[in-house]
Amino acid sequence: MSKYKLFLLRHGEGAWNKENRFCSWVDQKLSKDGVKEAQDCGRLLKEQGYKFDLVFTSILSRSIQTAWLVLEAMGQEWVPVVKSWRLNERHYGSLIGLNRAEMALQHGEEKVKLWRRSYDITPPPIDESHPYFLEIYNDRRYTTCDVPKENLPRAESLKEVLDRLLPYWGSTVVPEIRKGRTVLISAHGNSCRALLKYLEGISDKDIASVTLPTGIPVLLELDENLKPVKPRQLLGDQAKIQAAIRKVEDQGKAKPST
Ligand SMILES: O=C(O)[C@@H](CO)OP(=O)(O)O
Repeated sequence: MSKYKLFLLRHGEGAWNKENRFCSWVDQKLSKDGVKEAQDCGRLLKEQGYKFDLVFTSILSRSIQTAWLVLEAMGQEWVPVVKSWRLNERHYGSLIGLNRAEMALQHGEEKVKLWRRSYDITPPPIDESHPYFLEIYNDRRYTTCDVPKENLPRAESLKEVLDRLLPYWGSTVVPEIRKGRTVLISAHGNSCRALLKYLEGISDKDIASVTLPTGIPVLLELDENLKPVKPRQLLGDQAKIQAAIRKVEDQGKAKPST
């Protein structure tokens, strides 16, 4: 029997989703379309009568901005928002900033698919010569984490995302859900995939074919042990959702940038 409702949300489109670059820990804001996606998501949730008690976000602006826009569109701006680096997007290491389609031309679509969607393949780590290294590691937000800056990741597989996310899920999110609070997690494509893999018990192989579109709320109905009682529901127009999923998948196809 369904006891709890949990909502996962991949932030609205960011500027680099449009440019097809691996964004990861670079702090891009939402694009104009991304702002609209977040507002539409909030309007849909309001229409369907949902009410949140607590929102969790990463410490990247695009997930925070999405949470604010959703709450504003729902008229629920007062709802507390709690942030943690443990919900950040996967750390894409040295791939950060690179164009996915160009990477597919250079290394092949299969390799890019493995980098993007496999469970336990870690991309090459970022080092100090990388153009975005200082922008990321000199940012004050990373002095506020529950691990010293030197121990923050330099690249992550999806498995490593789950390893850093699970302690936070268990210690901070689960107790709130158990108190009966309706929680929204406004995060990223891969941090949401990692959590879905864990909650739904998706195999290491099958997680490769799970893709989340931007700005579409995913509803999970959980039993008292926080196990899903039915398949996840992606809320909204199903044809548009399928088209949005295909768009994300196609980002990894080989084509020269224009
Ligand atoms: O750029 C990234 O960090 C993610 C999406 O947020 O990319 P991908 O879809 O390739 O995992």
